[in-house]
Amino acid sequence: MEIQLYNITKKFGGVTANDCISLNIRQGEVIALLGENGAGKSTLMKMLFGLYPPDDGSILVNGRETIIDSPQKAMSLGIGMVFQQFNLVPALSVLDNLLLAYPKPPFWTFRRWFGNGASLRQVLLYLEELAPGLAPNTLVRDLSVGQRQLLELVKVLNLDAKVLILDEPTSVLPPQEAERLWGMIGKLAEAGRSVVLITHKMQDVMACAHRVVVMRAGQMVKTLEREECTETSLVSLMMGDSSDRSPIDTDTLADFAGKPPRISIRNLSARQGTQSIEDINLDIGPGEILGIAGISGNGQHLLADSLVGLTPLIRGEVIIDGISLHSAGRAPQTSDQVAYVPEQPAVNAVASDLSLTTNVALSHFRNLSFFPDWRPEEESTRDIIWRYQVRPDNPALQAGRLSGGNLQKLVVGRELQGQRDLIVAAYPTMGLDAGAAHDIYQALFAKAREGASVLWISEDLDDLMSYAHRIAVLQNGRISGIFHPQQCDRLDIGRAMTGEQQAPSDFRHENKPLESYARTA
Ligand SMILES: Nc1ncnc2c1ncn2[C@@H]1O[C@H](COP(=O)(O)OP(=O)(O)OP(=O)(O)O)[C@@H](O)[C@H]1O
Repeated sequence: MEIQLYNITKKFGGVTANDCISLNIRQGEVIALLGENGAGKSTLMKMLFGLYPPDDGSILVNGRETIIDSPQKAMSLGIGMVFQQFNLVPALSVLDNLLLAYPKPPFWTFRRWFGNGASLRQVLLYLEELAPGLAPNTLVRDLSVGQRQLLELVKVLNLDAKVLILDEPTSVLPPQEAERLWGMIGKLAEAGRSVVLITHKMQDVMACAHRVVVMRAGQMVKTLEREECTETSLVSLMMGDSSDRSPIDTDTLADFAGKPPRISIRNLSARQGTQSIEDINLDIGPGEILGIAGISGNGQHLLADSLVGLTPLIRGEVIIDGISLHSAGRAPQTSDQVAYVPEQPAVNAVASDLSLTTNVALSHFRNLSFFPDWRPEEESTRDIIWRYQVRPDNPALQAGRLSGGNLQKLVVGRELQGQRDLIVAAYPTMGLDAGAAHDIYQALFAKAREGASVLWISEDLDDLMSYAHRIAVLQNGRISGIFHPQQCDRLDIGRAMTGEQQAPSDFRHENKPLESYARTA
């Protein structure tokens, strides 16, 4: 199947999301669609999937001009899309969600009464390949973000799409799962399917793309064969002049030698569905960035939620500056001292129908008066917009109208505002282009220099090794190792992630003086 997008233009109010874009998608080809946040990648693909009509231009399917006015129409043509936001029913099992994805056969066919013809084996075929070991009767609410992402992909693969559009499919996948996905993409292309991969990750490009298309500010700036690409050339094509950012200031790291820990996590245990965390003991110094590594689904989400008071504790306590913030047996509570950037902020951290200003004000809504003065709120929203380069830069815009990356920047900006003692950041740079990720790291370090303790959950081991002071590995709900990045390599951490390495014996109570953690510059 061949697709030609010809002179496609799409505007949202004053924003030109796509400006006269032409692109051929050939059979058996993997195209990586690159561009900074808000460049217009998702909009272009959403038009191909029938979610938006183009304002101008046409789409040709196998040489014939075709109006794709709904996702149903797109799917009937063999075009499938996996979005950044998931479309799953959490209370149903993996298998139920897969079955729900099959379109209902029309009323005049016998298939309506005798099932859609797919055998259980067929329904589970791709699931077994992409997520071996994931039981089909597991409830979706108990899946990690990475597993949910794979499930979304399996739903589309099951529908036998000839052209697959994947929006940031590896942003939440740990390295092993990303590799498995690259392998699958390669196989799909060999079998004649086409894949458009919207991504910010150069590893994705190098691992499986045949051709790279770079967009910037709604325009297509370059198309390259993969062999012609280098990481530097792609970054400068994506970012234009704004690729010149000052290096991340890691030199002036807070010195926590001799100081008591700011955050003490004692014997923390909690449970949610089938997920649990057991006996977590960690101290985080003032100014320290403690990375949490682990394969997704090993308790990261629960750890973050229980630290910020969204989940009751079964055992244990969280102490900030010697004062108990949460403990078992007490109703969980949130605190202004604690900032939280949850995974999937579009679902977990914003009200998408409300304006950017209202969403920023939500972080301190308890302190707002009955008739709030919106001027200072708008002022601080403008400050976040300017600092993190959120686009479009309109505080009155509904948050749901921001691109995924720009929404992420807004949430990080909101959470890092003002005085914070503990910052819990789950995948804060997920879905961000290199420039925006750089700005977020810069902001986290600035907060650490002010004395905040940062617990940073990430699946990007390279980033953790580059920026965290220490890395704790979460495996099966327990800490399986704590590492100083200068004194270990990726393999040590990998072993702890898979449970090959046992926790050191002095591990249960990490009450060592903090100087033993100090980074050796
Ligand atoms: N439904 C919408 N209403 C208003 N503006 C929109 C809408 N969807 C997208 N936009 C705007 O169009 C521009 C392009 O957004 P798009 O989501 O296509 O970017 P993107 O390149 O996919 O970004 P990201 O990498 O952050 O996901 C952005 O400025 C965005 O705010």
